[in-house]
Amino acid sequence: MTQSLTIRRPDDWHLHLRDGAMLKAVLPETARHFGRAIVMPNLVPPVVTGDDASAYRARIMAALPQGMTFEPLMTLYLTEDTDPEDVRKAAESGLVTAVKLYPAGATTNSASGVTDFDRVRCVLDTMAEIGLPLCVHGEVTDPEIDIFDREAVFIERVLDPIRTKTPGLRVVMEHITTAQAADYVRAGDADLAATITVQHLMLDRNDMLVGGMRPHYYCLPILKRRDHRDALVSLATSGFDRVFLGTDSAPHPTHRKEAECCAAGAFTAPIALACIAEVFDEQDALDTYEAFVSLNGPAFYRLPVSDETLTLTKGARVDIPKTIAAGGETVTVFDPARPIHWSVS
Ligand SMILES: NC(=O)N[C@@H](CC(=O)O)C(=O)O
Ligand SMILES: [Zn+2]
Ligand SMILES: [Zn+2]
Repeated sequence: MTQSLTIRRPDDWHLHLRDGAMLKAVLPETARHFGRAIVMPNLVPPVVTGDDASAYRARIMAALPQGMTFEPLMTLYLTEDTDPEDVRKAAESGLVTAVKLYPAGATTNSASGVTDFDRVRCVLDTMAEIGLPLCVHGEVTDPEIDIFDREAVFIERVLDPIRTKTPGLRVVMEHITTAQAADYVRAGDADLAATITVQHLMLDRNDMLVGGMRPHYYCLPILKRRDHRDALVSLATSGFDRVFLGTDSAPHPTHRKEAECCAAGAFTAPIALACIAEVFDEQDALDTYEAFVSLNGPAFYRLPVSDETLTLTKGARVDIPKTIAAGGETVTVFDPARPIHWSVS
């Protein structure tokens, strides 16, 4: 029996597009389905100023294939030298939609991130004043803290104090992975939201580590135990309005993943919407799918929902490409580790 689902065109509220040949290769995979995406600024060197964002936006638009429509929502990479007035100008002109906070050393290309949170206080105050959201990679980098605890400890030691010291700051907890984060966002006020990725809704750490180590499942924050995944699935499918899809699709060349020291990130863009439909279908929660992928994000970011629609259909098991080509290299596509029956028509 075929089943179909027509929804407002979705957006991706956390996406890595990279640059150059990689940008050219991965952009169509997102633009084919998603109308807009929050584009992460962790290039090398990072997108720090309004001028950087404007130049990067132009490169993205130049890489967009003819006939595709897509709006990149630009972000600035917060550093201890960020100028609050540059942020204000970039936000007020509509050039940027958010600022991204990486604790220094927390993840891929985060070396220029923040070490001393008091040094960015003026920027955060300005953002609170103008209502510009802060997207947060929420993990502490303290070597004493176990990698599986880094998100929960961040909430307690860093995020909650920041929110208390800067009332009115609008915060998106990016790619949440724990029951603690799910509880924290639920308990928060209208200024707090969270994104969840495809892999954190589908997999737990056993999928990555049992029976051999699977580098394509290595991403940050790292996959957690099954009960955390269950907490995320229940939050995402509940219809709760301050949680939405941020795929965190993060392409790396296959040889950088299948390496002695594997780069963090999973490339999910080509199959993200199908995978999320499968998860919601398994939970008998297709009635809340549109809210998660198309409605809650625009509501939090105070943007209109799309006036286009997209239809997904359920049928026989779909074939998922193993890789896509990027310049002279390949990027391995996320393997959902179960049959997928949904596809975008
Ligand atoms: N999620 C990841 O594991 N990697 C991201 C960075 C990030 O979002 O933390 C990347 O840029 O590759
Ligand atoms: Zn991150
Ligand atoms: Zn990311």
